[in-house]
Amino acid sequence: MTQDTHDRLLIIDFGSQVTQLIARRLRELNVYCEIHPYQNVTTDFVRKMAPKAVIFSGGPDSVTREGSPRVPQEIFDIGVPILGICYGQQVMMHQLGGKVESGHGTAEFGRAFVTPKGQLDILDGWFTDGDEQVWMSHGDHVSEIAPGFQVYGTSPNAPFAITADTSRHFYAVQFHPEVHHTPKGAKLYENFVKLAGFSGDWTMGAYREQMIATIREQVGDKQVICGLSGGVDSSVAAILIHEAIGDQLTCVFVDHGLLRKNEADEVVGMFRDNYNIRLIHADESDLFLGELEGQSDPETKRKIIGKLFIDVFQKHADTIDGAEFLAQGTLYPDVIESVSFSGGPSVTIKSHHNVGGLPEKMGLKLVEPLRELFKDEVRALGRELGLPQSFIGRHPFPGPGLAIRCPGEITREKLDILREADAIYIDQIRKHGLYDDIWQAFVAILPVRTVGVMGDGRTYDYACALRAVTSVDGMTADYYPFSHEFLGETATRIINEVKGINRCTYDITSKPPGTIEWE
Ligand SMILES: Nc1ncnc2c1ncn2[C@@H]1O[C@H](COP(=O)(O)OP(=O)(O)OP(=O)(O)O)[C@@H](O)[C@H]1O
Ligand SMILES: O=c1[nH]c(=O)c2[nH+]cn([C@@H]3O[C@H](COP(=O)(O)O)[C@@H](O)[C@H]3O)c2[nH]1
Ligand SMILES: NC(=O)CC[C@H](N)C(=O)O
Ligand SMILES: [Mg+2]
Repeated sequence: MTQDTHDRLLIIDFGSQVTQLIARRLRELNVYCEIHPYQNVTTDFVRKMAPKAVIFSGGPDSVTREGSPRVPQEIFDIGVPILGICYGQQVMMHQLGGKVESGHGTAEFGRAFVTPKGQLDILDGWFTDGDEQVWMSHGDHVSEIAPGFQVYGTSPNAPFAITADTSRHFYAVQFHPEVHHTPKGAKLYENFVKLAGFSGDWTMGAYREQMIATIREQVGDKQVICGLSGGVDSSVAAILIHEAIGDQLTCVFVDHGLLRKNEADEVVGMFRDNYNIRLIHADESDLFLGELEGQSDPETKRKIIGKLFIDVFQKHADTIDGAEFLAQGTLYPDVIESVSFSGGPSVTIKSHHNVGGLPEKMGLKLVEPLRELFKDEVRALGRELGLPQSFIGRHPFPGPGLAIRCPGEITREKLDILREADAIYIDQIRKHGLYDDIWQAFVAILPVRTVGVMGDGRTYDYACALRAVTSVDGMTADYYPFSHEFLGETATRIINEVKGINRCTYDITSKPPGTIEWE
């Protein structure tokens, strides 16, 4: 999807779990970049794309293994700056005449400290207070640097932690500058793109224009059904697609019986009041709750919901002449947690209903204009599109809804209890002015009854857990530090006002090791 008007950077993906973070760091610098799996990067491809700089990502393979991934040798002759990271460093050294070895006790995982060895342009702003913390994750190591290269930084287990051939503007580092735990990593990217001559011309405005063109090209004169939940992602997707193809769009809001209190009315009302887009309100709660009856395994529940969503979309598509496409507000974290990206090594954590939970065979083709964005970028795009703050500021709500906040078997009784408790919790958060400080907050009803005493009588009711987290992109999260007063007041309200709950706990697990949802 190469576009012509912006400076371009090519990221060659060797399958690292954090390749997308490289793109993120670059987008923060308003640099346009594209990630392409190494298999697709031929000399011809590079010539056509004409990138102004190239980055080689990390990856799980070992350069020492015969048949392991390589870059086309000609890439070193096109005369643009190249940055190699971890596997990317190793492949660069190997292909340019250096040596990489496995083993010998030189593995490093996690925090490491690099000591400088001389001045280097991409390290401008580094080492101001001595050694610099970086994040390492490697078993192999470079044992001999390629001709023309020099060492600019060492760590205890990586004598070649930072290497460069400044005359050709080739840089190769063993650590991962894209992750949070390399605190000066963003600065390294900034220096790199500056010396490569990027003007920082890539903005959400530019993304919007590019996506509109892409959607028009993909859809042609066909019709599109868009799964609209009222969440930030699908709202932004719908508005963007509407801008691209106008009347060829029909939104379908599915009430699967797993929504929060009053949600269906609010979403449909909010959308109809603000936008002139065709919207179908599909009440399918009997279908979903019927199929979920008796199911307690989280992945099974997710897959059932994913399939039913598609069945419902298909049913409505069948009533519209020329409806060939299904649009969804899928984001990059949905993808990375569900499936392995471009042949990479990422493990399936949970099958997000809109990606890993999709049925294998589908009649509709997907339109997913946000598939490579993170949540905060989608919010920025939403602002760019002029969406009201009431859409943009909403906490995320997962497609499977209350199903994954009701661990184990779902019953209508539990869902009703959960809806009431959740409404009180969110009301408390709003009343205390905390809604916008929190990334996401909800109640989970636990599959356990506990004994209580209320009004001198014995109770034997459900326990619930309150969850509230801070996060930037949903990939990592921390629990929100409520005051004890807030927690006490909220627990009292829930237990007093909701029949069926007699115990309330606060979940203080971060992500990782927990996930945000309970299933
Ligand atoms: N109730 C629903 N009706 C129709 N489509 C839905 C529904 N719930 C989810 N979807 C589809 O699945 C996609 C993924 O859901 P997800 O919850 O991640 O995104 P969202 O609801 O758009 O935004 P948010 O993350 O803010 O909740 C949505 O973008 C939408 O296309
Ligand atoms: O649309 C969705 N379909 C899903 O199947 C799904 N599972 C989790 N989530 C949301 O994703 C973010 C990260 O969630 P986890 O830490 O629980 O994986 C959080 O914001 C979750 O609410 C989902 N969203
Ligand atoms: N994170 C990486 O890129 C690892 C590179 C290579 N697989 C190693 O273990 O050294
Ligand atoms: Mg949602």
